[in-house]
Amino acid sequence: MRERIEEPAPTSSSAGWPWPPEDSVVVAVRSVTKKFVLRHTRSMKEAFVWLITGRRGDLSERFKALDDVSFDIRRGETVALLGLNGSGKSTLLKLISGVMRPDGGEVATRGRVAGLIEVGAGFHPDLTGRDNVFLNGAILGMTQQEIEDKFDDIVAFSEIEQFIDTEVKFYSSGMYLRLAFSVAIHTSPDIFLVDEILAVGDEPFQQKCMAKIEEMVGQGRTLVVVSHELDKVATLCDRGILLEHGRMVLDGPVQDAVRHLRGGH
Ligand SMILES: Nc1ncnc2c1ncn2[C@@H]1O[C@H](COP(=O)(O)OP(=O)(O)OP(=O)(O)O)[C@@H](O)[C@H]1O
Repeated sequence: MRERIEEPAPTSSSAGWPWPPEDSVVVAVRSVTKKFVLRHTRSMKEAFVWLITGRRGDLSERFKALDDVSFDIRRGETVALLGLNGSGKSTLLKLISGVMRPDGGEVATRGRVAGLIEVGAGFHPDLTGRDNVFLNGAILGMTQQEIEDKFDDIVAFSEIEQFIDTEVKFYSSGMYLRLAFSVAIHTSPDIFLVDEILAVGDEPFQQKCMAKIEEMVGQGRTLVVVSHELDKVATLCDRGILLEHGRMVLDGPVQDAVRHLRGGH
């Protein structure tokens, strides 16, 4: 969770945008760029020449996983981040969650953010499921008392009671997902982020998660989803943001984004 900015100082990267955003905006992504290093294998000779010529230039090449992406999400919106493999969806979701920072631009959120981004993220492998509920709950902004009050419900939703005192390094990816999803929903997030990882759950659990997500949407919470299951996201979300090679190429009704992605334009 992040109770992030209420009023960040305007920066050059947000110039031209009204800032801070109005109250109904719960996610603001403004001129965001994220670069990663492309790793190449260099020969000893290349490295030697680079060294003796005074380390001029860069041995590694950087590429933009996200390039000047801007949009606002309002309270209660259901948004799908769509795009082909490597288009930058998960990176964008990580920036919104706060586990990663942009190299340029601004990302701001209003309210409690929780969700499932990577299986096992926020869990300590050597601790038991029980200890991880407390650890993860605290990371997501719950008080000790809140976690104690919700502990039984968290475990019951995950259906892994039997293994709650087992170290999570022995969990299967589906078991991780069950516990992580259960903790996340019990934090009552204002903004719920879900990456593809629901896919590791078995079908009954996936259906239970979907029902829970729909219930949260019904309560007016904001949802941002990354998925390749286009039919599923088209049912769940109203709005689609389509990325191509890190650039936003469409922001509109989810059906339009899905059609575009499927090549229908
Ligand atoms: N930590 C990282 N270090 C280096 N490169 C990264 C890192 N994270 C992502 N990338 C690269 O950034 C690009 C975008 O990755 P990202 O995972 O955001 O794409 P995606 O749209 O979610 O893809 P997919 O649909 O395959 O999950 C890819 O080229 C990926 O290799």
